[in-house]
This record gives sequence, structure tokens and C-alpha cells, in this order.
Amino acid sequence: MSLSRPLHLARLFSTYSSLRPEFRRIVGNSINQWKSKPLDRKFLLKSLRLSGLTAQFSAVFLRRAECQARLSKRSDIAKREREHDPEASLTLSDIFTLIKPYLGWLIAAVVCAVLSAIINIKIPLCLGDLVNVLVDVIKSESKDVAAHFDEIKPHAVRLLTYYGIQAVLTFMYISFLTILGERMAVDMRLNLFKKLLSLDMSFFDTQKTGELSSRLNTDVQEFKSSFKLCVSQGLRTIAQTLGCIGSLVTLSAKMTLYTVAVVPGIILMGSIFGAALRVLSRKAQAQSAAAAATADEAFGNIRTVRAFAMEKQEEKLFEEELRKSCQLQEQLGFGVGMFQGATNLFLNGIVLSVLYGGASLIAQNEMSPGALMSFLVSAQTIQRSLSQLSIIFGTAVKGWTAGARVMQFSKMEPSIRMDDGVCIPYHTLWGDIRFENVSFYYPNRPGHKVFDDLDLEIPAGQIVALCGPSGEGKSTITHMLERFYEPQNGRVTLDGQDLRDLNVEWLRGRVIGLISQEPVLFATTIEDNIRYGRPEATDEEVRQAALSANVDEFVRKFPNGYQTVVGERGAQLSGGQKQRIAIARAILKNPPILILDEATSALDSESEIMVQDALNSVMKGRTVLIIAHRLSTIRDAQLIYVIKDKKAIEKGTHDQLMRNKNSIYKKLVEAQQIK
Ligand SMILES: Nc1ncnc2c1ncn2[C@@H]1O[C@H](COP(=O)(O)OP(=O)(O)OP(=O)(O)O)[C@@H](O)[C@H]1O
Repeated sequence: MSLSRPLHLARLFSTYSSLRPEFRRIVGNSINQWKSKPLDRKFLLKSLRLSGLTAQFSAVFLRRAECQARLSKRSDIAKREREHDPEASLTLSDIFTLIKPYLGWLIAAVVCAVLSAIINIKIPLCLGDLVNVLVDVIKSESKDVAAHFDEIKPHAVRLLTYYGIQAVLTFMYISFLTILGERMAVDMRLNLFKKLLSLDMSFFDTQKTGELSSRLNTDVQEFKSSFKLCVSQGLRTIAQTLGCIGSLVTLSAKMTLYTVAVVPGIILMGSIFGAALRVLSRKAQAQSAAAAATADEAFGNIRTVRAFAMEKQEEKLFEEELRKSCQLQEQLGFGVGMFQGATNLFLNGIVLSVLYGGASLIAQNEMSPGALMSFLVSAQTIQRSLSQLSIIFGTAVKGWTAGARVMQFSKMEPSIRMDDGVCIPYHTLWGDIRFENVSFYYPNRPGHKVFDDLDLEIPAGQIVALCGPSGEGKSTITHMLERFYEPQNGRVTLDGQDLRDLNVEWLRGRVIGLISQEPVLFATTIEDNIRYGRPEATDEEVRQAALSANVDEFVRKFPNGYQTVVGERGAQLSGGQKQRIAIARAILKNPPILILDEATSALDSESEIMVQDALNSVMKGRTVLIIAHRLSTIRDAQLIYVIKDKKAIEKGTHDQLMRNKNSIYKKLVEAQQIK
């Protein structure tokens, strides 16, 4: 990018230099003609040529600026090492899709805002009339108060009516916009949340949850606020500007054309600044999200932070991210400030040019001094409106970027759809699982194959254990069974059906129950956490599940019983208690296939006995896949697989494997890696 930018600029300046004499000739001629000739067709054509030429320049600059924006966006993505992130973009059709359900509210708001602006143009005129009448009354020196009052009354009533209507219109358009903005924000949040929940697991492998929350909250908020501001203020300002331009045309068409001819220049400036500010704004918002994610991670892992006394380091990390964010936000502020300053300078220049052009017209008797005065006042109203627009522009840039960040993930499509595929009828489901020639790597680490031609059979109704050295892929097998990830080669089948043909919602929700080493509970009551296994379960079924999982016995000792709130991730419970609640949840779900991923390895021996007891009651009559390092858990398995070197290299019962003197399993037991 550093090399290409000077090249672009050089090319642009060479184009400009070659066109400069022609540009000067046309501009010079046109200005002279505007001053000296009356308004005719030829004159109009010349004006259009000037506008066209400046518009062409705007287009060239715009394209260059956009190109630079794209390049820096790519470099950002490279910096973030997120190859699969789609480009953040927000189109007008995206905005229209959001507005569509509430189009009526928008139209109502637009009508009210425009009417309010029209009244805003009328109020000064009406005020002027009232002042004129008052002046007349003062001049007449008559003492007839009633007659004076009758003269003033209609003007005063008209003014009061305008004030009243304007107040009602203002209330209406702000209310309508609030309804529109809030409902749009809810839709945006819901869409994004729904989409995020459905995205592939590989997406979450590369994203920080804090950043996702920031998109759901901060970005949607920013988009909503700027949308409301742009529509309310922008509409009013535009309507006011158009109204005043109308007044200008009636005052002097020639002077108006002279003033309007500089509009492509404003567009040109706006385009260049706009592209640069959009890039800066995108960077600034990404950095704010990164800072939020750092804080979120620290809070999420607060126990680890405390245990390692890392508060200072976390603070430092957060400060670094915040400072970077602050720097970018400041740069953005400077950019917006510069833009607003330049706009003001430009607009003041227009007033000067109007004075100069007007003076020439007065000298040629084509305009009266009074008309020039009125022209200037209206031009200044436009100037004020355009200054206001430049402020709105800054807000719009931020809002647009925020909207694009929300859309970036809302537009992503999961490769695994939740609602596709078939369900095997419950009474014909056996629970026979096979991995056939499976080759797999995690999508975010394509160079690292976890399995190469893995073959594995988990017969229906049996307890099968997976063991092997750490990092060889035991948990990955459960991930593939849950269809969190799909194999690149080979297939995984359930009762002979490829998992890819089965309905994922049914598979995860009805068929497979997972109890992992660190069960995660929600910050709600014990009852709700158990019910998570099957929300439609009756109270009695919840109690029965709790009894089978040895939950009931400790819950009864809590003052609030099943209504005890467990804290974030179950922080107010012991490891064994959390694990037993997770088992009760799995019992309630009553899945034909159960996966126990080191379900007892984090517990002390007393808790383990209780949890194992609970597990034994769950395992009966199901297909069970156990991942464990504990002999006590594995010994009873009907089949044991040893996973190593990307394959299942051994299989058999505990006794069979122990009899083989070269068995890896035997070595693991002897080395106490399985103990
Ligand atoms: N989400 C992921 N993205 C990329 N690589 C991963 C991911 N999860 C696991 N891995 C890698 O895949 C390999 C297998 O991991 P897995 O967790 O299946 O091992 P494991 O046998 O269960 O280990 P352990 O016994 O230590 O729990 C490891 O090299 C690991 O680094």
C-alpha cells in the first residue's frame, strides 16, 4: 500500500496537469459570461460543462480513495489473522431491508420533518410581517388600541399557529423516529444473535466473545443513534436548504447558478474525506471492540486472574488496548474536525464570491441592492445548514461503519444448517456409530491433521472408552460426533446414515448427551439448569432426574433448595455439585447416546465416587462413549480404543490389551498415564 499510494497520486496529478489549461479556460470563460451575459441556453450548457468536469474529478478521487480504503482493510484483516472474516460492508439495500417493516413510521417521520422545516422557513417571513405591522402602528401614533390590536391579531395568531404546529410536528417526528430506530435496533440485534448462534464452531475458534458482544451492543447502539440523527437533522437541514435555494432562484437565477456550480467541489471534498474517515472509523471501532474483549476476558476468568495475582498485568493490557483505541478515536476526531473546518472555510468563501458576483450584477443594473441583501441572508441560511450537514456527515460515517460491522456477521452463512436433514424415528434408533476412513483437520489449522484414515466402531448399547496420550484427538472424536466439525474425507455414520444427512437440531437436542470435564451452568436456579436438558419436562421429572444424579441430597441442604441461584458459570457450587447437576440435566434429556468427556477427572475421590454412582445409573441401556484417563472409569468398558498417530491403533477389552506385552495401552497403564 505504501508504494501504490504515491503512484496513484502521481497518476492523478499528471491527469490533472494535462487537463488544467482546458479547465482554466472553461472556468474563466464561464465566469466572465455569467457576469456579463443574460441567462440563455448556451450559458446554461457552459455551466453544466463546468459542473460535469468537477464531478468527473470527484469520481476519480472517489475511486482512488475507495481503492486505498480497500487496501488498508485487507491489511487490517491480515493483521488480525482472520482469513475467513468476510468484508464489513453496509449497502443501501441492507438499510432498506431493515427499514422495510417500519416504512410507514419512516414516511410519517419524513413528512413531519419536512413540514416542520417548511414551517421553519415560513416563521421568519411571518415574523417579518408582524414586525412591519408593529412598525406601522408605532409610526401611525394613533391611540386607538382596539384598532391596533385588530391589525396585529391575525399576524400574531398566524405566528402562534405556526409555533404550535411546529411543536406538534417536532414531537411527532422525534417519536416516530424513536419507534423506527428502536425497532430496527431490536431486529438488528436479534438477527445478529440468531446468526451468531447458528454459525460454525470454527467461527468461534477465531473470535473473542467480548468482540461479539461489542457488535451486538455498542455497534448496534451507534448505528441506531446516528441513523436517528441523520434522518431527523439531515432531513430538516436538506429541506431547509432546498427551500432556501428556491428563494434564491426567485431572487436571481443567474446568481443561484453561479453559487450552485461549486457543488461538485463540495462533493469532491466530501468524497475524499469520507473515504479516509470511513477507514479510520472502522479501525477505531475494531480497536474499541478489542479493548472491550480484553476486559470481558479478564472478568470471565476472574478466578484465574486472582489466583495468579495478574490484576496489574490485566490492567496494563486493558490500558494498552484503551490507549490505542483512544489514539484512533482522536485521529478520527481530528479528521472530522478538519472536515468541518474546511467546509466552513469553503462556505464562507462562497459568501464572498456571492458578494463579488452580486456587486458586478448591481453595477450592470441586473440586481437591486435589496435583492442582494435577501440573497445573502438566504445563502447564509444555506451555509448554516451545510455546516450542520458536515457535522451530521461525521456522525453518519461512524454509524455507517458500525452498521457494516453488525452486517459483517449477520450476512455470514453457516456451512452446517440446523434445520436441514432427516430424523431417524425414535423406535428404530439403535445408536450404532462408525467412523469410516475419516481424515480431519481443524479449519483454522489446515496444516495440522488430527486424523488420517481413522476407523472406529462404537456398537449400539455398549460402553466404549477412548484413551491415548494427550492431544491425540480424543475430544475431537466427540466434536465430530456432535457435528461441531465435519471430516474433510471419509464419513461418520449413525445406524448406517451419514451424519451429514441427519438433522443437526435433532442429533444434538435429542440423540446425544454430553457431559464434559468442566460442566458450564447458567447463572440461574438449580431447577432451571436441570431443566435445560428438556425444557418441557414436568417438575416431577426434574425431581426424579435430580434424585438419580445424587443432586437432591445436597440441594435439600440449601435454604432456597432448587431455587438456589448458582452464580455465573455455577461459581457458587463445588466442582462435584456442578458435575452432578450436569448429569441430572443429561438424565432429563434421556439421550440414546451419551458422551462422557473426562467427566470425573477434575473431582476429588469422594466427589468422584458420588458422581460415578450417578453416572452408572445413566449409562444403563445406552451407547456410551467415555474419554478418560482413569482406570476405574475405563476398566468396565466393553471396548477400549487407543488413539495415537492420527488413528485408532489398538482395540480390545482391558484384559485383552493388558495381556499383549507390546500394547501401548499397557504402557500407558504402567507409566501411570492411566491410573
Ligand atoms: N478448536 C481447535 N482448533 C484447532 N486445533 C484444535 C482445536 N481443538 C483441538 N485442537 C488440536 O487438535 C488436536 C487434538 O485435540 P483434542 O482436544 O482432541 O486432544 P485430546 O486427545 O482430547 O487431548 P487431551 O487428552 O489432552 O484432552 C490437538 O493437537 C489440539 O491442539
